[in-house]
Amino acid sequence: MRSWRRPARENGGAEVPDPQLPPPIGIDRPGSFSRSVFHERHPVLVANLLADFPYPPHVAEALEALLAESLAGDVPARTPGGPEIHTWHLEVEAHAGRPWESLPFLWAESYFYRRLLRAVEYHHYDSPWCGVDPFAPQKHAQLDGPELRADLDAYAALRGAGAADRRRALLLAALWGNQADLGFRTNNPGADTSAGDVLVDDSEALWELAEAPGDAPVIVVADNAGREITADLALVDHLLETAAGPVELHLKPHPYFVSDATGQDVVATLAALDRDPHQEVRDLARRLRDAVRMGWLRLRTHGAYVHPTDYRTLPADLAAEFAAAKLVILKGDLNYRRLVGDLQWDPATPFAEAAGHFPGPVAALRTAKSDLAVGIDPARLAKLDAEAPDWRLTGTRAVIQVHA
Ligand SMILES: O=P(O)(O)OC[C@H]1O[C@](O)(CO)[C@@H](O)[C@@H]1O
Repeated sequence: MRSWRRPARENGGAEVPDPQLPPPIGIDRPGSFSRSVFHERHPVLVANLLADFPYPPHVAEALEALLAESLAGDVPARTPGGPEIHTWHLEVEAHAGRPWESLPFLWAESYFYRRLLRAVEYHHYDSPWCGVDPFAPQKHAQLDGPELRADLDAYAALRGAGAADRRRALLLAALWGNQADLGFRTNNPGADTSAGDVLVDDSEALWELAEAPGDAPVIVVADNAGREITADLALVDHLLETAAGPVELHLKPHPYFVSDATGQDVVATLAALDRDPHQEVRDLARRLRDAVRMGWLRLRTHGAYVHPTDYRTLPADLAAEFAAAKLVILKGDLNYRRLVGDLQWDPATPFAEAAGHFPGPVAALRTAKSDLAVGIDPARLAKLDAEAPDWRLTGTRAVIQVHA
């Protein structure tokens, strides 16, 4: 088996095979989940955008053209404008002329969102649509929705819980909060959002690392806005209390993959917490704001979070930050794909083998929502495959995996 790795910065963008790694997950296989993201999910996504905003004809046409191109066309040579243009020049140079369906899933999805932001003029300073988050209506609906209300009722009810139960509840809320991703719901509105099975639970190792003495930060790399970032903020609040050093919450620099959380989403979430009837919830918002003001909680972002690459090709500055952290907690499916590589791994491959390249101690909190799996016990795997063949996709199985 061969994999195509692109240390684009070192070799001018050309792809080189890495014989050590399995091949990437592609979008070419009929009936595969990754292909369905393009052929089933994206048409709904574009229809939702056109319903949510009164985009002028040229924007609507650009969105429709992007959709058509991504289903049956080739990657054009032109680099889509926006931030980090140099990185994208190299990336596009390495893929231009290829049929979309021959692209690796991770690269194709990331490029699709770059093009989508271009189509809606998100980065055009001279457009009235500049800075208008195309996914804001969907994100806000979740912030005002009954499920978040129920989550916050449950949070407030933790007031009487013992320390160990509270800690466990906050970790599981952050884990299963990842189920609520809006991209996942795009063509799956009835998705089950109750908790399911935790297939691997390294939570004791996670706490040992997070609560170790020392001033190094714990970094939480966020995933989605709405219910997930709310649960993540509650976990961050807990870490601020129990971890000896500061906590960093890493966010996306701009909208991405429908519901990924940006700084704007954190501000909107804090405002939603302020409106909650429970004093405990309003206190949570107040503590978080104070922590940001005092520098104990650092909100951070980095261009790498929207690059089409995995964490094997981290920019040196972010790699150094990860290396210096006590623990990096990566939330969600996309961060997991970037961590282990969006590759056709044998699911029994030890997590340490797939994630061992990461520059520091790392914990993944992931509900499975794509074909990728690693670190699954073979006996458990056989049972899962027999009893629920779609277990990798439904968001009802999760892992807490740690490598130190
Ligand atoms: O929000 P998460 O947990 O990162 O999941 C996003 C997942 O949804 C998908 O974008 C599919 O739409 C997957 O490609 C991706 O892994």
